[in-house]
Amino acid sequence: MTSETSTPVSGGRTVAGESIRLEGLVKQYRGQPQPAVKKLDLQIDAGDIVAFVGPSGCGKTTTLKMINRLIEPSAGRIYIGDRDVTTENPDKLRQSIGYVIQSGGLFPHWSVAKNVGAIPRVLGTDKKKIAERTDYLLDLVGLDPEEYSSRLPKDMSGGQQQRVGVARALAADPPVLLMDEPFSAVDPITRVRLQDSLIAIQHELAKTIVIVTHDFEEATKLGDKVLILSEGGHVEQYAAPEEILANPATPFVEEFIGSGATLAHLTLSRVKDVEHNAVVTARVGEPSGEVIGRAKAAGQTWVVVVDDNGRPRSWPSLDELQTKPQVSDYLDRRLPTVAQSSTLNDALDSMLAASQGGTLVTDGRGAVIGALTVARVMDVIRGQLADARDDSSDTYESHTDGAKSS
Ligand SMILES: Nc1ncnc2c1ncn2[C@@H]1O[C@H](COP(=O)(O)OP(=O)(O)OP(=O)(O)O)[C@@H](O)[C@H]1O
Repeated sequence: MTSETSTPVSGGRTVAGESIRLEGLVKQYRGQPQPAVKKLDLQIDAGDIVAFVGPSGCGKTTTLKMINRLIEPSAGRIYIGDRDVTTENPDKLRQSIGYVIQSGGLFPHWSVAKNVGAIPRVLGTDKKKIAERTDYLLDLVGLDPEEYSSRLPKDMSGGQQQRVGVARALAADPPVLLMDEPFSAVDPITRVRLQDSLIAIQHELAKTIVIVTHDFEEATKLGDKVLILSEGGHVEQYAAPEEILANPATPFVEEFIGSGATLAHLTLSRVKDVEHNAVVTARVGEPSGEVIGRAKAAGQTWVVVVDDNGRPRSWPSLDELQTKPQVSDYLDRRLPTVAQSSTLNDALDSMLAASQGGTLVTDGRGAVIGALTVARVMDVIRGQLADARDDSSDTYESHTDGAKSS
């Protein structure tokens, strides 16, 4: 079970996910005057992340829960791949669809490993395979299996519990993952890390992921496509984030994304698009003199101490290193880090939260690959604002041209 089931698709990418098709989907709750979802048609391509956004009560969660039939549709059909699952046994259906909810939804008296292995156990998978799969998934979501397998959820942070929730949802290797406001109950910095983990996981597994969020910025960051709904599950726009920002389809969308649409473009700029500074790394126990020599040769005034997996633990200055004969084992819990998939906004947030003028950049598994300074980010933002101003004056000119010719 450690290998992923996968179907090659066009474009050279191997996708393990399956498409989702909703046809004429309706939900009329009993006793309600209007249907919560009036008649929804939607095609979600295999391997995409699609984010549902819209004002409270527009039918996001109802729609999501109809996909795994936690809520039964009043009318319409649901297809996963070519399978019509509208009348399939709902328990069987839910075993093939991962589901993550806001607060993790872990069984509190079960260890992490027991929580992650819950569905494979029901499916009769053998113990050794479950253990291997659990280790693989914990590592994938950024938790060291040795440290966390036997922990109880109450002895973990909200963000860590949510990582276990994602590992559990992936345990039976489902082609589809549904997530209902999965990151809304954690602090902003943890949320950014969880979002980046999800992007890295998706990069590795290529599932089809549907995520409900009330945060448009989160939707644009995570979604290959964003579905903007208004009351009654009405589709206002379903498109790539760039397209929504550039061409809001309706006045509703324009109002929903707000007047900060130009600034919202900044949330589309990723750390990976900006050149990083190189860093010098050191291991715990290395002679400080050697590390200092290496750093000086590279023109650095500080180094990053990393663990065996290259994940950063601290970033002492050369002066600090000088005080001990060997590099000491200290874990700086406030170390600012961002992933390559993080937005420039995320990068600024992480620097501000740590009161630092820079942040470390990590790869999909959390290993440090460079550093980004506030000056570099500000340069990029300044450039983008200047471009945006040029664009808006172009638009203004074309409007006035149009007025002259009419
Ligand atoms: N079990 C229910 N019985 C009756 N009405 C319901 C039920 N669940 C939801 N509704 C109603 O259906 C509509 C859509 O609700 P839904 O929870 O899908 O919206 P949402 O967009 O996810 O909202 P939020 O962002 O607030 O979570 C709302 O008017 C809600 O009051």
